Amino acid sequence: MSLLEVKQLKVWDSSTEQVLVANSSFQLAKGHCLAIVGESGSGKSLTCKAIMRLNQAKVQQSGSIVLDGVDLSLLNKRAMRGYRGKRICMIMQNGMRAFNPSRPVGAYLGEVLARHYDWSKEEKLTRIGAAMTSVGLKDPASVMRSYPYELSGGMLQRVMIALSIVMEPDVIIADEPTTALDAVTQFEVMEQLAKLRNRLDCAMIFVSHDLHAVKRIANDVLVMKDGEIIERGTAADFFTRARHPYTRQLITAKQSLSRQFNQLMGGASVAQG
Ligand SMILES: Nc1ncnc2c1ncn2[C@@H]1O[C@H](COP(=O)(O)OP(=O)(O)OP(=O)(O)O)[C@@H](O)[C@H]1O
Repeated sequence: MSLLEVKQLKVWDSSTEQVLVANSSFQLAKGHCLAIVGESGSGKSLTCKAIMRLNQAKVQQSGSIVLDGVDLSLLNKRAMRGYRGKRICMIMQNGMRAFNPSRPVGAYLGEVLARHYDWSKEEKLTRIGAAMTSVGLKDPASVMRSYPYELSGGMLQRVMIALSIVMEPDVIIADEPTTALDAVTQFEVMEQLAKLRNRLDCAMIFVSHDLHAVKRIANDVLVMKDGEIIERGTAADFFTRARHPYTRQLITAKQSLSRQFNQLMGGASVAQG
């Protein structure tokens, strides 16, 4: 049975009436990871933000978003805040934008946790500190004292993953969580995301341009183009039996990039990813 069911989601810019996501329907089963891939501007982020109901006011949406039997699109703002962060967490592309720039990281995390739990300050610190250590942040106290601009992109992504560990959501939406990172940090953050899934057994929507990462973590894949879902299926089918020419082009482009990279690195073998 699906945990999250998005039905006939339409997203449009009310100032221009331009339709940005046409008519998306998809499901996410408990414990599964659904990857959303597609070129820039195809509507991946707007889809994720529509689920969280976090799009700007001028960006409107219709359709239903049913999480565990509750249609999130019918909730009032207060009730939605109870779901956001607790039942659905979002790990964003740019850690710097996800945090309040004028507050130390620890103060911001404390406020988020206070919205959902009545833990004492000590309990919050203990839980978030343990989660930070588990994702490889060696000095949680110093991280919590820091302002977002004092931490690297990789550290901020780890802080968001640590917050998800404490929140134990049903669904994690990771919107290009590694795009802004260097290759080594991308790898490390992907490892932490994979561990997070195993640890929480939560469902995940994983938006990425990185098809290696998709192969590593996703069970199912949706391909978006110009605001529409043009292909869907299991990850295995996506890599071996894609039907749409655009999907095949995405996969071929990735293989060709891998080949060029290997040649540049002087490797004789060709990674087909
Ligand atoms: N706030 C907004 N108002 C109007 N149009 C928007 C808004 N945000 C995004 N769009 C437009 O909607 C389309 C889809 O944007 P979206 O951010 O969902 O793309 P994306 O697939 O996530 O791209 P990327 O991979 O670059 O993040 C784009 O044409 C974009 O210009």
